[in-house]
Amino acid sequence: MTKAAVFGNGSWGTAFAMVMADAGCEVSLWGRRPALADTINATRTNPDYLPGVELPRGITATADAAEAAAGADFAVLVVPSQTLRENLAAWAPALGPETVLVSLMKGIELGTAKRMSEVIGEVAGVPAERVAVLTGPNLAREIAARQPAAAVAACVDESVAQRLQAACMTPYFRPYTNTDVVGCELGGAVKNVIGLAVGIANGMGLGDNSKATLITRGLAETTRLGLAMGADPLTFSGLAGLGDLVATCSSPLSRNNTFGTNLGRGMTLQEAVAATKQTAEGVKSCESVLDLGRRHGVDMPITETVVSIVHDGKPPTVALKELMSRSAKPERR
Ligand SMILES: NC(=O)C1=CN([C@@H]2O[C@H](COP(=O)(O)OP(=O)(O)OC[C@H]3O[C@@H](n4cnc5c(N)ncnc54)[C@H](O)[C@@H]3O)[C@@H](O)[C@H]2O)C=CC1
Ligand SMILES: O=C(CO)COP(=O)(O)O
Repeated sequence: MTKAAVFGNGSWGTAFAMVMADAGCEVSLWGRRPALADTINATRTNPDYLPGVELPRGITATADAAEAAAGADFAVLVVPSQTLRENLAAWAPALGPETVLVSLMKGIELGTAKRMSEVIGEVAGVPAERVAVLTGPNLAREIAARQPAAAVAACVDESVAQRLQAACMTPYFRPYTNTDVVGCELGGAVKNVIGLAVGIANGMGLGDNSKATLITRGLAETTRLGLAMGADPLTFSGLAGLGDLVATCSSPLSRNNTFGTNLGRGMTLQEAVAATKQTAEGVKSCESVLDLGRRHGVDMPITETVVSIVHDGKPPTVALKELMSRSAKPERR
């Protein structure tokens, strides 16, 4: 039987543990608080992150990383992106030499502008063939309700992507394989920033033309960055690109979208942070995505606008006027 260790028992870690258990895996779900692990085992629910959802029998919760990692075929990493480096340094010694490390995170590291798979390779000292990414339009609450959705299992080694695909395929969860890890990770990280932008527009009372413009031009700047970094541009019209962007930008379940809406309605950054219970990756990653764009000489005007609103306190109305008064350009260049 395939064994998975899921490191992170928040919304997506718990929902994905359900998917793997439903796919027939034996799943160990790690979280840093022993009391929550005990509650999950005793009640078969995770009241802090997925209240009211019954967890399958195949999941066992623990706060002991070595216990979770023992014999794992897959170590699924799903904590906030900015905490990965420190956490993984503690978990790595417990992982076996054959364990495939799978990133479910959608952020870029602040300071280094590294993708999560790069941080994993560096900290755990594993080659790219042992690092995979699982991404796509997968809002945790909908997956936990077993609503049908597709995803992408990506690895530079296609046979590893296929093993991951088999380990999480269920009647309601349909992963496709891809070998474009760079494109898949960029799609997931940049869509959070565009989700913030669309949320801000929503909070300002703007309509669907404005939101469709942000989504489409957001995808254009994601693709520009991807091309500069050697990604396959077709990845961005797939589930890891357009698919995830549409889910995040249209759903009130999206934390990034909701965070943006709160800012657009006039909340300060501090007020919006206080109103957000779970991880909205784009809030931190908008700065590292902009950093990544600059390192590759790529113009990312929407990302720049989001950073100016979120971190420089620029009023959304002023930022919008500036965005709309940029010089005229061809649609493709
Ligand atoms: N929630 C969703 O629908 C989806 C989330 N993701 C990505 O999954 C990642 C995790 O997000 P969620 O599970 O939604 O977040 P969450 O906020 O629901 O849960 C985060 C988990 O990490 C733990 N955590 C926080 N700081 C920590 C630290 N310093 N050390 C160890 N553990 C820590 C929390 O206790 C919690 O268990 C993010 O990168 C997000 O972009 C990806 C797809 C869907
Ligand atoms: O990545 C997600 C859906 O695929 C979840 O989006 P949020 O992190 O904005 O909730």
